[in-house]
Amino acid sequence: MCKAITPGIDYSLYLVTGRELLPEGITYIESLKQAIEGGVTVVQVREKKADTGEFLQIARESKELCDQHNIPLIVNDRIDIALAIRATGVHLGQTDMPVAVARSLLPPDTIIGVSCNTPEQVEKAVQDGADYVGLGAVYGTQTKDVSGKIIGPRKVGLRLEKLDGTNVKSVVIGGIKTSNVLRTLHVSVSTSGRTVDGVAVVSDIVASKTPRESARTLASLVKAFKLASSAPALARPFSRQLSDSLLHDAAALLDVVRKHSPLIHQITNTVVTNQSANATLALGASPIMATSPYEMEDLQKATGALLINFGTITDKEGMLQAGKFANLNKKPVVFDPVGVGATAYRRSTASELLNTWQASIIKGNAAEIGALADSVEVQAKGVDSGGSFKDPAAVIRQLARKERCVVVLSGVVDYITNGEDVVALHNGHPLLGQITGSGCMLGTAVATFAAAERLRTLESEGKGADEEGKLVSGDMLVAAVGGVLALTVASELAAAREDVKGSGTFLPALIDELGKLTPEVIASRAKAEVFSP
Ligand SMILES: Nc1ncnc2c1ncn2[C@@H]1O[C@H](COP(=O)(O)OP(=O)(O)OP(=O)(O)O)[C@@H](O)[C@H]1O
Ligand SMILES: Cc1ncsc1CCO
Repeated sequence: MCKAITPGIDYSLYLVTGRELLPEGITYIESLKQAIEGGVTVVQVREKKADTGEFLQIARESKELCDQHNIPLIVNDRIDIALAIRATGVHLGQTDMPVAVARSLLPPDTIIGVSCNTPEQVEKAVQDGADYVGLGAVYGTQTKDVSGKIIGPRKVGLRLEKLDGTNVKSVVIGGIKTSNVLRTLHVSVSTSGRTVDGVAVVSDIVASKTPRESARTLASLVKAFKLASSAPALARPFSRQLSDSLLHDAAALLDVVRKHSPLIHQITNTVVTNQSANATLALGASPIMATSPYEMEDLQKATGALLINFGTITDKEGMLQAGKFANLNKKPVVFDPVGVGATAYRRSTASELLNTWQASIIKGNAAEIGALADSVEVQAKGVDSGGSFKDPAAVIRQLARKERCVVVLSGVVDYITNGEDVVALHNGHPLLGQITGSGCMLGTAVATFAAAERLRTLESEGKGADEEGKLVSGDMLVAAVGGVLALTVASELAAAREDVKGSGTFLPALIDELGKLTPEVIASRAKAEVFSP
């Protein structure tokens, strides 16, 4: 019997079937039954090769099973089959029946979904009266030829914007699996804060020998993400008055670094590898400067945080793998896109890296941040910056919202934002500008403090209920403030020493001062301003 389930479809875990993907030893119906038991919330029957009779038979069996579990069933493309089995809905591609014609043929209340690749297609689907849109292909997939149609997770938000002010629902589709689902959900947000309603999955469930477990894991991750993202965006309400406690908390992370000595994995450039490793040790953490892609899976289980600095890109595959496994292990990832504005190769590599993993913090000088923010205001001079922004707070806020992470803009004044509040730090010394790799060491210090902030959060709050749905624990804004202050305060102390005669003697003195630093000295010397929106 047809159940009245149309008003509130739960799109959280949307299974698209594909019999050609079934592994040996499991029937279509058994796989579907297990997937539903595992937590699939809506099923679309997709049969690209079957003739009408076979499609009808498969759709009928699927409908019977879905009805038993009160799960809505959607038919791909075929209005006649949807009508014949009284399906909950139909899903239409861009070259299938137009929405209006489908609507005129189907009973009222039938759900109609449309596959959309571009923002214009989303706009049109909304105008045509679609109930939901399938946005993709997010990643490459073996189940469909999507060449030229991969939008990447960071562009989903542009499509979601077209749903603002409507009640049209959305799912993302194309290569979504357990290993990337959290990251995909995290970054699939419009500027107005709209997130997707669910994820559509094919092979991760259908090709699985244990579809119940695959569906259970995916369903649990989507549920956990929804729970975590329904919490307030900021860990604490933020205001000018709070800047003292912010500075105190940030500085106190130095004690956490020294207590736990976290392993800081750094893929950095050949110019600074040694000095960055020594800066890590001086702060009290433990550096590992590994680059081979073959060890990233193991390494990310043991690390406290990951720094990816592509000053001399020779190991892109290692960078791709490291970030992916850091995300999977919920470790903070700090990205330093050195010289990204200088060459087309650096720009495309930054985009590839950011499409593969989620950065917790992006740090760069004005030229680097400008290049990522698509601003032409500040030009790159190789790895150096040729100026500063008129409104740095606006540029970094916009980038933080676009990339869904904390952004650090280095310069004479360092600016840090989580997309809302902006902290300006006025510490530092001109000698930092006269040694190579001071920005790289800044990235190292930020990664070290990010590891400490994650440990502090896990230690004080334990694995909270929303832990599973987060990419990383802790307030990365506090971590970034702590890391920047550690390096810049140490630079002031080093520059004031009598034995420092210039940039040559400054570098070893800086390492010494990093080693002698205390949270009290950091907090007492911090010169900060906070701008709230
Ligand atoms: N003139 C200055 N006065 C105070 N602090 C400075 C000055 N120049 C640089 N710094 C500090 O040095 C750190 C590195 O910032 P900078 O913007 O120079 O990095 P960068 O251009 O990426 O450096 P590099 O490419 O050498 O690694 C920042 O914390 C910044 O505050
Ligand atoms: C000089 C230089 N060239 C590539 S990376 C690097 C270190 C400072 O960014």
